[in-house]
Amino acid sequence: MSEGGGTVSEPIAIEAKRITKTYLSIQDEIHAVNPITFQIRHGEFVSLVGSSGCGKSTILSLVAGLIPPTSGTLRIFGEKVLAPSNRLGYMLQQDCLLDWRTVEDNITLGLEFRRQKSERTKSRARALLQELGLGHTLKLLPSQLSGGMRQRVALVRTLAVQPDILLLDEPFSAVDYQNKIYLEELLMNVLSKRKMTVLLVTHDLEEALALSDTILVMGGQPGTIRHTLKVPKELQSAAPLESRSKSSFRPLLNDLWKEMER
Ligand SMILES: Nc1ncnc2c1ncn2[C@@H]1O[C@H](COP(=O)(O)OP(=O)(O)OP(=O)(O)O)[C@@H](O)[C@H]1O
Repeated sequence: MSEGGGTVSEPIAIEAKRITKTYLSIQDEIHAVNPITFQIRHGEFVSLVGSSGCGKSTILSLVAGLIPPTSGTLRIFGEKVLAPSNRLGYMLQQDCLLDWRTVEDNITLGLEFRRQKSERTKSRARALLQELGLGHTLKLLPSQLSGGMRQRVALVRTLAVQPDILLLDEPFSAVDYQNKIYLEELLMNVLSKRKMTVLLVTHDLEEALALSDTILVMGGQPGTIRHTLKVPKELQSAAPLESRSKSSFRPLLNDLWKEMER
């Protein structure tokens, strides 16, 4: 995976070598992921798609260092993943905003956790909020925001720590179509200005095709990577909405559906 946003001259941001994951409980063993190997170069946007339960979120948790692999190795910029890395930002489907804190205090939460909260980092977070069209919400509480606005605040909070790698688990699936496209456009706009490696889990094949350089189609239980799709340059370089209207978009979407059904 190197011809997309992350060119071959870029360092390898995420490297998984034959990783597996088995969850153990008192009664049971659940084999979530069979040996999986992939490399993602810095600056590349990769999506993981596949049927429910094939291990997509497990892969994200492994890369995030939240759980250890059962076997195999995972590296972030060459360093073995042993714990959550400061170089990562993680965003989920739920916005996870703290309802008793203002928007300003929510977007600086990650900085606080990392002991990076200073006037400089706070003003950077505020500028990002402004860039995403929410400058006026600084002193509001999350309960005073719409669902789409809350998700934008969550995106700012994730980006405020200036991660090199962005892990996104269905980040836009809880909002309506119009807000989804808007959030996608905002994300791609930020990425065009700040180089980040993105690993996105999504059920939405259109979203994967409109945003990614590469799509990994997973399947099976335990899950494996069944197919790798390199998204053509003409789609990669187009904005998310524009990409959806290109003539090559629908046939590729159909191909992806077929791969999912195999
Ligand atoms: N903490 C856990 N303990 C035990 N089993 C788990 C745990 N997390 C996930 N699993 C199991 O691992 C398998 C893969 O789950 P995972 O959530 O990674 O799949 P997914 O592809 O992200 O699913 P979905 O698309 O439905 O969100 C499933 O069988 C699930 O039940």
